[in-house]
Amino acid sequence: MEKTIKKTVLEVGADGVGIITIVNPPLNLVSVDVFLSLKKSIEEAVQRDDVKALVIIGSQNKFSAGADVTTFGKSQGKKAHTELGFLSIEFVTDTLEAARKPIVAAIDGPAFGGGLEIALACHTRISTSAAQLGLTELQYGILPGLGGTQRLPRLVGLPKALEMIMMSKRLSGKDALKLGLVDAIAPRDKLLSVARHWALDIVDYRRPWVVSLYKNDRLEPLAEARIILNLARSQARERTPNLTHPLVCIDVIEEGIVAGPRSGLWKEAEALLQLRQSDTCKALVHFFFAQRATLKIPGVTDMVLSPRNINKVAILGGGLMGSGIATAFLLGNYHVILKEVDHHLLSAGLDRVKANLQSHAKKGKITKDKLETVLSLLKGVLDYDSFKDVDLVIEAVLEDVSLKQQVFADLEKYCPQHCIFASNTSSINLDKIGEKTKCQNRILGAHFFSPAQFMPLLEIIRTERTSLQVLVDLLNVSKKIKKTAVVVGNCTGFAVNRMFFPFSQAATLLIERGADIYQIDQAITNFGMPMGPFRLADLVGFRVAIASGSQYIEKFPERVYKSYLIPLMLEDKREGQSTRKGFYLYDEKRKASPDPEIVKFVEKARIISQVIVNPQLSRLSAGEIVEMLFFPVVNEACRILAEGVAIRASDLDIASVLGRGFPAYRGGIIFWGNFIGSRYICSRLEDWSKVYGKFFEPCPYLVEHAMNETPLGTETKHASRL
Ligand SMILES: C[C@H](O)CC(=O)SCCNC(=O)CCNC(=O)[C@H](O)C(C)(C)COP(=O)(O)OP(=O)(O)OC[C@H]1O[C@@H](n2cnc3c(N)ncnc32)[C@H](O)[C@@H]1OP(=O)(O)O
Repeated sequence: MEKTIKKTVLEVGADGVGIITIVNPPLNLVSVDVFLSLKKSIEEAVQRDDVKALVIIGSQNKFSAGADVTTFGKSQGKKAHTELGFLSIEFVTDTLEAARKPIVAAIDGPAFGGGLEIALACHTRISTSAAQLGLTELQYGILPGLGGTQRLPRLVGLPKALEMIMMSKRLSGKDALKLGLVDAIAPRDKLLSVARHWALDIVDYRRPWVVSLYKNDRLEPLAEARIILNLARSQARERTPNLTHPLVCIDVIEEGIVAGPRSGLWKEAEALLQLRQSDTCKALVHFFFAQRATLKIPGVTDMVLSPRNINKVAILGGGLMGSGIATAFLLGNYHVILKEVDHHLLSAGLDRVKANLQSHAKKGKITKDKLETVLSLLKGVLDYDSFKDVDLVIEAVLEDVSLKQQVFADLEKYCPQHCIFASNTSSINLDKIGEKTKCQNRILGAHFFSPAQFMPLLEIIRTERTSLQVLVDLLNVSKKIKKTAVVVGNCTGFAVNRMFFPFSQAATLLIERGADIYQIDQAITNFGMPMGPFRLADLVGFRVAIASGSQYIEKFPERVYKSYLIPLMLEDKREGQSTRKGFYLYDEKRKASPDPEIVKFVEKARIISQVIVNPQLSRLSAGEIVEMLFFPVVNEACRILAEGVAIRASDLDIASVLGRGFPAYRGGIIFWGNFIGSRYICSRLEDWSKVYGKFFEPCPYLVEHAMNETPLGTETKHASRL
């Protein structure tokens, strides 16, 4: 017997309006079954004499979150309903949009991707003000594939449509109304009745019957459109030079404008078919689910623990990190105390926070009123007197173990019993930091990334003694300050910095043996990193680089590559960008240019290290540079997995992308490692370790996976509380 899968429900009211409800909870994703059912419902309604008009709505106040992205990258089979153009042309255009009865979309909750594209083909859109609308497809390496590339520009004009599509921008119903993407706003409890009346008004010619695909009044003339499209092309090339799907999408939009929307629809359908099989699409879909997975921490988020209220937060240290963290908390509407050790440092710290917030206001990210409100939540102090009702302290003082130990011992004296103590250390073991306290169950790491007000990652480090309640509390805080939290175990460098310390070490090892600094940085930026290892060292500053490097030298002496290059440069008063001299020279606008004098430091370092220069290294290809810098990172990530420091491999993917700028379209460090193949990575590391020593030696975890040819990170471990 044939299985009937009913995903839409048609109900006809006494007023002659047929209500089609999409029922595929929780998000009413539009699977092929949903489309087939929707098609059937529309065809039935069009045939019925008692139906004058239609309204499409989603069950449970959610219109539709679009297509099921898990199906991308998989074979589509040869079923008739997945044939090219079936969904977009035969269904959305020739059945829905061309229906002989008007159809109104009633939108609440999400209307993304294919969900919004159904709504775009309806003859009117009514939404709630809180509804969320967006063509988010580019975020998954594809393009809007159900006519979105053709209809959106015709509804809102080309510049706005390009902005929405290129940035996968999500709009509220209120903002969508301003653009003309929706026609009216209704409160949730009146949404259906407003949509019903609107549909009947169309029947009675009191409202226009708009077919978006052929709407021309918002579309720019061809010559102007071409200029706008070319500008979008150059912006896409600049923003994401390694990605082709944004350019394909622009071509498809152009096709519709030049050759007509139907031709655009065919080109769109062909492009979707290609793109959904691409490696970029697979990587970006992985990234989407990996980010969602960070919210689920076995043994923590599945326990019945509710987060406690955190109202007042204290930040110790008003330097670059401390002021950035304070800014992030203020933007999350927390009361913030910023503590410094003297008046001069305090006023500098407070000024930094104010400047950060003002820059947010200038960019339109917060209103002037919000700026005032947020500033009123900030207080600067020089002592611990006002710490008696603080709920959370984040320490961001210098990376000095004894200083941090003293600070934590003081905190224990002045703060209430429930107060959480978090350290923003980037590499010091938390057990050491808390050694002089009796409240180790309240201590954990809250590692922010600079600039903390922008960087989306928060690495939360739990120790063996951190209580579950404290962890749950900080996870909740991270949501409120809009950070993606990755929970890891306690060890030197934790997950992010530990994974990446071999990256800069490999770079120095190579230049000491003959490779070129600027060639390495270029190869790494071409790969998709925001900057190369030497430009990054300049930005971070050499003092910080040496302080954190010493932690690895102490903890992993057998495999650390010890270079004298940075200490030599420091001796010559080069500290990186802050002194306008590092591996690069910096002008007053912080523009970097290569420094010919750098050779002299490299030669000195070579002499001290007694290394043999290999002329072949000066001719390394970009691909070889990428391998020699990133395979050691994959290797260290494998050690982190083997030790159970990370809960799952995909957390390291998220950490590498959101904390270090590893390109999301490569899926993250482990995903990329699996794409390259553990066998190949392992064999290259083995080869290099024979020439350059233990630094490159593959770890047992990597060797085992290479031998068994199993993907890295397939086994699940609970984050250890080492
Ligand atoms: C052909 C077309 O042109 C192509 C497309 O339509 S591309 C798809 C476009 N759609 C999107 O971008 C929407 C993506 N989803 C979201 O942003 C968010 O899920 C949301 C804002 C809609 C809802 O958020 P929230 O209420 O917090 O629910 P959330 O926990 O994220 O989702 C519930 C479950 O659905 C899954 N899910 C969400 N959207 C999904 C999608 N488009 N495909 C597959 N699974 C999806 C989530 O992973 C989660 O799974 P889990 O319960 O196993 O963890």
